[in-house]
Amino acid sequence: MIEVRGVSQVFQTKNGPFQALKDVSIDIPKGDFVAIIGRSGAGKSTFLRTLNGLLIPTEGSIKVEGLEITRLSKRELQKYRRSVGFIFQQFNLVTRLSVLDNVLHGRLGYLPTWRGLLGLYTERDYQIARAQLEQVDLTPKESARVDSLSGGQMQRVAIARAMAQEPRLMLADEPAANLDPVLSEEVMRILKRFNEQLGMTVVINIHALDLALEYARRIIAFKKGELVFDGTAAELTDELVDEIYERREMAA
Ligand SMILES: Nc1ncnc2c1ncn2[C@@H]1O[C@H](COP(=O)(O)OP(=O)(O)OP(=O)(O)O)[C@@H](O)[C@H]1O
Repeated sequence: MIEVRGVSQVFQTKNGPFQALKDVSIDIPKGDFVAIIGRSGAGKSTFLRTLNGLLIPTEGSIKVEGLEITRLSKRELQKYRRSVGFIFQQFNLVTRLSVLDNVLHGRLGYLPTWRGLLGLYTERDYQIARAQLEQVDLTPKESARVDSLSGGQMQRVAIARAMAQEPRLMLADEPAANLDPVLSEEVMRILKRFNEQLGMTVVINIHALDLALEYARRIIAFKKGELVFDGTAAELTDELVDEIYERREMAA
């Protein structure tokens, strides 16, 4: 489904060019559940941003279901991004609006701008939004303002909003980082359920190694912008983890 070939990303900084991704190549088949691990600054978020077209890499190509997303016009890119769900660490909800309104925002990419601005959603949009709220057990909270919810509930609203996009790909950048361990597990369980029941491809950045090992089918690791591991949880030995997180070097 996703073919990444020779992707590099160089940022221009005040200290000169900085290479955040170095010649990354990987295939992610449809229905995979990939967790990206690595130290802070290793390039995980940069990689995710290239997958959803927020960032066009300085080199290399990315194809998603045959569509070369690194060469799209602005309009085509907008259409592509509509088909990719993105879950953020800080939830990125409009907190003064209701739960349902936020989930409906997942449908905005399908509406002409003027209808979106006026909130003129179709009956089908409402049906989809409500079905997704049910999936994350938030039907009773439909009319509640988001700022009255707990963090775990907010992240579930964000997941429902992303699912309302009917995405072909779900990306998540540290979706559990602001949640306690119990709620973190809940978010991972929901993503796993979508992955297993709907065959949804999930790619997620995650600092909590235990959650990555427990929930993902495949782990990939970045170190200083390079892809240094690609395998299953069972293949990720303690030695490899030490190397990825540079633990020995830090202790020395
Ligand atoms: N727009 C930018 N301009 C300059 N440098 C950037 C930019 N975006 C990211 N970087 C740098 O690229 C490197 C990789 O950043 P990235 O956010 O991908 O790391 P990460 O592995 O996701 O880290 P974390 O786990 O802390 O989120 C970092 O050194 C960061 O400072």
